Amino acid sequence: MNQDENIVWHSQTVTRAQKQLHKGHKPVLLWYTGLSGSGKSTIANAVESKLFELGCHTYLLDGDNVRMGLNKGLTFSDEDRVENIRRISEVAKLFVDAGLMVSTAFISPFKADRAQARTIMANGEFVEVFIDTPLEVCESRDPKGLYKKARAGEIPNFTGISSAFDIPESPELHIKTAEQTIEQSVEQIIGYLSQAGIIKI
Ligand SMILES: Nc1ncnc2c1ncn2[C@@H]1O[C@H](COP(=O)(O)OS(=O)(=O)O)[C@@H](OP(=O)(O)O)[C@H]1O
Ligand SMILES: Nc1ncnc2c1ncn2[C@@H]1O[C@H](COP(=O)(O)OP(=O)(O)O)[C@@H](O)[C@H]1O
Repeated sequence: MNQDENIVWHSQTVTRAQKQLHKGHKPVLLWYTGLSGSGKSTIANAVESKLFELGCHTYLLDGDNVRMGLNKGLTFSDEDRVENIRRISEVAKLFVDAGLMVSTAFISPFKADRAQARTIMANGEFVEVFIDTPLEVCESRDPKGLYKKARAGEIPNFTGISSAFDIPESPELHIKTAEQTIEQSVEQIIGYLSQAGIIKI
């Protein structure tokens, strides 16, 4: 017997619209994607700080931290990366339902998983932010020394070296960190949110 047949969706008394009114901004999911060392975490933190200053209610789900808790035990096999992203997108959706401006900073290398995350969100609430940094730049930054280890064969399935990264085809935001400063990237993202009517500045 399929157990899902006995599970029924519960409607809630306090509506999404009521929660949104409390916040003074629209809920959104900023989905950062890019190679390790591309700048996802740096830019997501800087944007969150700016949004916080503006009085927005924010939450940031960041790579390594989530893998230490909710997704502890998941590896970097293709199968586990799919499950990693599925759980993250479901958790992000709950925070968005609560009216928050949520940011996720994960490599999220597979196009199909990013597309799936988009489908569970309402129209306009999924903003894909491609942190586009060439592999050689990420490798020269190597903030955690992981590329060095991956090149030495000490880390298997390393994104960009021995595991795939599907280039986003039509992200809402395309951030080229080798050509612009962190501050310029923050301005680009905040500018988009303002123009899209998600925040008022
Ligand atoms: N094999 C391999 N490939 C890529 N990255 C690796 C790997 N092993 C460990 N790390 C570290 O884990 C961080 C990426 O985790 P994510 O959860 O974002 O990856 S994924 O979305 O499931 O692909 C990534 O963090 P960021 O550098 O912040 O991207 C790395 O620090
Ligand atoms: N223009 C830039 N934009 C973003 N990060 C930059 C830039 N120039 C240098 N960096 C550095 O690159 C590194 C990116 O690391 P991180 O944010 O952890 O990347 P990721 O989360 O994608 O792994 C940081 O040390 C950051 O200071």
